[in-house]
Amino acid sequence: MCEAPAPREHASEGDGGLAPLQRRVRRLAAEGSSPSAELTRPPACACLTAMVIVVMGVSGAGKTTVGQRLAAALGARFVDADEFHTPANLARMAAGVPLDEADRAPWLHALAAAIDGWLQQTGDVVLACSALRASHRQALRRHPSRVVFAYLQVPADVARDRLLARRDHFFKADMLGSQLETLEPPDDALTVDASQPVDTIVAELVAHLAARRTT
Ligand SMILES: Nc1ncnc2c1ncn2[C@@H]1O[C@H](COP(=O)(O)OP(=O)(O)OP(=O)(O)O)[C@@H](O)[C@H]1O
Ligand SMILES: O=C(O)[C@H](O)[C@@H](O)[C@H](O)[C@H](O)CO
Repeated sequence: MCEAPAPREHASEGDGGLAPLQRRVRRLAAEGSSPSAELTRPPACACLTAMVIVVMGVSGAGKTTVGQRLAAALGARFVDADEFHTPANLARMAAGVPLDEADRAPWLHALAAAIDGWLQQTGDVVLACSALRASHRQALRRHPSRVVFAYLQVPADVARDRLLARRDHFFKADMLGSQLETLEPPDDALTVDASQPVDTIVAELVAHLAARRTT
């Protein structure tokens, strides 16, 4: 049986959501561990059917919100890819500097290693991860059919309004432009209109995934 995910630390008032993530990443580094090592557990059994569902899209698309709800609906574990960023990357984004491809390389590497581990387990994982470029998705597609991308397609103005209204998160609305410039929309992902209510999005994704499993 798979272990339940470690609860995500909650942001305290006014810290922009960055401090808990930074603390967690630093603690793991001091212990000689890494987020990927912590989140990757040994194989539970030989029946390797676990799926990794990557909920992707620009900031404000709703990856975390939808991902958590989708994981609950599927009885899967939820993981936020932000936990795999280096402290330097988190600090950069918190200072309003978008990541470049060199910044993303170690992050994608750690995520790919974690996905390899999850694919050796029995339980499904829902990963909230921007995965903006085709090359990012290629790095994460560690199995041709058991890694599935669910693209939350959202109009820029909807994402911007959500980010402006969001409190206590290190990633601010003024970086949405760079996300939109970086985005290479996938043509092979389950795609949903992310401007819909969360319940509707989750129901659509559950139906898509169920149909996929039976075909
Ligand atoms: N379908 C939705 N309808 C209305 N509000 C939503 C919806 N999805 C997300 N939100 C709200 O929009 C804000 C951004 O959502 P969320 O943090 O899940 O986005 P994200 O894609 O994970 O962003 P980031 O990449 O910056 O972490 C949150 O305040 C959330 O409550
Ligand atoms: O590829 C990237 O630029 C990053 O992953 C960002 O997307 C942030 O981490 C995320 O949006 C904040 O949660």
